[in-house]
Amino acid sequence: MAPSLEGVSSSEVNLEDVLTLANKPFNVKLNNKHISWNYKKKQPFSNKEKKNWTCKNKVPIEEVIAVEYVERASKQTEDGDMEMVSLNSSIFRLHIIKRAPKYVWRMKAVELHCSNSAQCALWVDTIRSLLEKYTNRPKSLLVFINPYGGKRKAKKIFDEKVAAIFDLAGITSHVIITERADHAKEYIQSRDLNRYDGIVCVGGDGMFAELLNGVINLHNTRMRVDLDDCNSRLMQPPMRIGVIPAGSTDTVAYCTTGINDAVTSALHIVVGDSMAIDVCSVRNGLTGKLIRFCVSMLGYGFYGDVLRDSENLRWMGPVRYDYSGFRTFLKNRSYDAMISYLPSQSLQDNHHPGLEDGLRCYSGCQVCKSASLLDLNGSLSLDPSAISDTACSLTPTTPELDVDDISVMYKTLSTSMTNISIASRPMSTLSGVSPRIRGKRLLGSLLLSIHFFLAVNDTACIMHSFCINALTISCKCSTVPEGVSPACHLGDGSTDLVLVYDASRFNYLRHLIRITTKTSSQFDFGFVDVMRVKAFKVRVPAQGSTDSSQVSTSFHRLENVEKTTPLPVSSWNCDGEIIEEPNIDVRVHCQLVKLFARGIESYPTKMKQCAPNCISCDGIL
Ligand SMILES: Nc1ncnc2c1ncn2[C@@H]1O[C@H](COP(=O)(O)OP(=O)(O)OP(=O)(O)O)[C@@H](O)[C@H]1O
Repeated sequence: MAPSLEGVSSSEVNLEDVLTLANKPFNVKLNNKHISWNYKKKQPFSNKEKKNWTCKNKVPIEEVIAVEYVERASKQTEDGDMEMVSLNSSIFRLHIIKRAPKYVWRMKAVELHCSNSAQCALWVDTIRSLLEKYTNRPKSLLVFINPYGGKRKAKKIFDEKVAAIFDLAGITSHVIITERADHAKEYIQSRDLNRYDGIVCVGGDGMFAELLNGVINLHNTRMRVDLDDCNSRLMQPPMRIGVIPAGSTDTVAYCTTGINDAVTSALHIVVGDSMAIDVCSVRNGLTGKLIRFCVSMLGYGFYGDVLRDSENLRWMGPVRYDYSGFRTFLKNRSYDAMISYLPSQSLQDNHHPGLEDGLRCYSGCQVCKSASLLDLNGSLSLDPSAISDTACSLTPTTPELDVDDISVMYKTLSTSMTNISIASRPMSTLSGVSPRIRGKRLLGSLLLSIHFFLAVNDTACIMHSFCINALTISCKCSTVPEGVSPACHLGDGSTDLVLVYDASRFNYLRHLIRITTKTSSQFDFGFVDVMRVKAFKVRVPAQGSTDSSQVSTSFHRLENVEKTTPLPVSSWNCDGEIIEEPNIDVRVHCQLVKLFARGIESYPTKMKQCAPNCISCDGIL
């Protein structure tokens, strides 16, 4: 049958033909959005064949990875030898995305036979022109491979699983094997990257953070944005970043694709997925200078100590985190800190990190969409004087305020701040103001008895566990399937601040167990508070001081309960990197960086999938 094309260049493509697939005639249709293939006759298959047929047979154009001619490259000569020949092909192969359970993506191939080479060429050209016109796919990528990340298999993963997919999709990649920490960041900041459509790292979260910092620094420096000025509005770099998971935790891959699977991530890159995620700027609280950007987790106390301990045990591989986690847990250190924060506006009724049925962030999330609109409107109406005028009346129900002049905001809010003891008043009862809280170092009598019971000979009895965690993404990983803050959003312009204070080992263990299992909420404890914030500040007593009032004159009214022992100071775990300065100012920048991802797709856990022996494609699940 002659092909019926109504103009590739016009807005509506419409191609329909009877082509052969697995020796059966199929009605194959192509338009701007989909390609589909269906049985030509009503019952062309035996019952056994039908059982093996579970393909949906309708694929969105953006999920066609590539289309290629199937060359008949050899032909038998008269003497019976095989001779290599070049023929005009009448067969083309469509490479498409197939979804497997647990958010895994795989490639499948469908081979369609045309009646002649002209018909085949028309199909191939039309599909290619649609891919060109309706997708935003990278053609050239800069790839950094960290040979020392995770189980040290990054190079192998790239060579064996990713390179072939990039080749098939026609992507050229310039590969650099990193030689030291910060190699990638320095490279990005010193080269002209205009010829690349994106930057990819093959490694873990630390490697991703390095790329992210390099890309934001480069773009904003070029745009003459003063990064050390906390009032600067940062610009979104045009470059998308991809991450092929090959690290120890791979939380960025988990949170943006649903799984840490190299092939899945490579496929998200080749189909040109794009989404923007929030980034936190972390500044030195004393000098105001930018320290670095953070995208996943910022943790003081427990997670800071785990990282510091695990850095010396890198030779152990990913298991070092479990080992150091256990050691740190046994130490059960407590730290003093004071926090002030700027609450985030509730974008929807159940937009709260502490709600079990809180809105989860999935691909196409409405909360993130509306946050980006609010952020855009905020930037249009930016007026620092307006901010200082309205800041005092800030409540969760007031219209969104732009926090570009965050210093003005804090200054104004300080008039209404209240010093509170977190043990005596749950944070959830506070609304509308930005309170300072302080870990109470004296235990209640009940907690004391539990401590005594658990740690019989620990005479010091300093087992207060006070940690501050800020989760800008949910921080899922293989051991924390739901994430440290399960309802966290990728692009809502806020971070989930989790405060754990005065917890005994027993209680902290209960909290940790709930984080790693799906039983019940890890926030549902009296010693845990969680809030969604746009910015926060942390101040700690000077190291070695015995008086926490030295932190700031404005905090002088806080009581110091242990004046005889020097107050210990922890460090920050910022995306797996140590920040020594404990006094920091953190601010969330809504959707600052674009990734080759679409967010976790929401589909039934028991999905119908293509059988391995599917006859409409060569199943390779
Ligand atoms: N060649 C290298 N030698 C030593 N360190 C490197 C090298 N290349 C990169 N790095 C550094 O290694 C750090 C950790 O790497 P990466 O994040 O890939 O692995 P990981 O820490 O095992 O995984 P995760 O961060 O997911 O837990 C990064 O911060 C990066 O700066």
